[in-house]
Amino acid sequence: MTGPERVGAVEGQEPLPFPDSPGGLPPVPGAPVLELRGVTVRYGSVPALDRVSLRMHPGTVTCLLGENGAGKSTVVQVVSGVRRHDEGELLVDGRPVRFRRPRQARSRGIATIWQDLAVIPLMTVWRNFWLGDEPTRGIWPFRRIDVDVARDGAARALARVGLPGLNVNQPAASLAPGQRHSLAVARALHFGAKVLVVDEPAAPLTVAQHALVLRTVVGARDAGLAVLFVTSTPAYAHLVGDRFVLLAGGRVAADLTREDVDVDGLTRLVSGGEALATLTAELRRRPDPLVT
Ligand SMILES: Nc1ncnc2c1ncn2[C@@H]1O[C@H](COP(=O)(O)OP(=O)(O)OP(=O)(O)O)[C@@H](O)[C@H]1O
Repeated sequence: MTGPERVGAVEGQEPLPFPDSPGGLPPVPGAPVLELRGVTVRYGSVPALDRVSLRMHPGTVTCLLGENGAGKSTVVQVVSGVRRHDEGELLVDGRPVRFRRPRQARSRGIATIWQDLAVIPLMTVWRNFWLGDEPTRGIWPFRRIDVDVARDGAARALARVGLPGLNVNQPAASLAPGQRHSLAVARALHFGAKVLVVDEPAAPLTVAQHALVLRTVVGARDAGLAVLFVTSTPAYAHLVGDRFVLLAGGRVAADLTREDVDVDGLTRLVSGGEALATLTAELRRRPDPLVT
């Protein structure tokens, strides 16, 4: 991966504009690039997320940890525009947003690598790269995809994320998982993402597969993106994370920096997360015994 440069321009084409800030307003100086403030999501009367807050800054990795059912996927769905939150605020560059569909999240610079690394299998790699945003030539009604420019642009974007010489005319189904990861990162960078959400597969991964996910996380961080790394494996989170947000029962049970916790401590916290969340909730309810 190269530096913070955006892989935006394709020769012969106007570079795509970077996503505007919400409402066309400039970012609030010093504000997190993405923030959840007291976000609650309910399925029926049961909260999947209960007043969850987290803040993410460029060039940092925030790890979202927790056991099954803790609420990690629901956070991913909210920030990716797949699910709307019921209460609280979601802010991009310090400005409140309310996504109604995934496209809106993407246009605000939030790219998500889903657990299943979804591609359209029978489409070529270059078509999967552009997915509806292909460079075109000619004017309406004769406007059509500029295939050479599109192929070349995809190949160059992929080369910059470590896949030089990849045959972009092959069907995406033939890509190895690592190459699919790189395709997702190349798209995210090309389309001006500021935030990359990496949702680690729930199924057990081999060490090589973990290494691939970690490389994606570190590569995106080094390119200046804020990364939300969703994982249930504290040991891997600790390798790359700057901040560790532990969810349990839909609540933030702990929010720690690398200075606060070593890998053993983090492992203990994740496995005891549910008990910690119950204790936190109890303490919230009780009046402070030291205050008379
Ligand atoms: N569509 C749904 N309908 C009802 N309840 C749901 C739905 N999706 C999730 N939930 C509930 O919301 C809570 C949080 O689920 P979520 O999938 O976000 O957790 P998770 O931490 O991502 O778990 P996993 O690691 O198993 O994916 C769980 O109690 C879950 O049962």
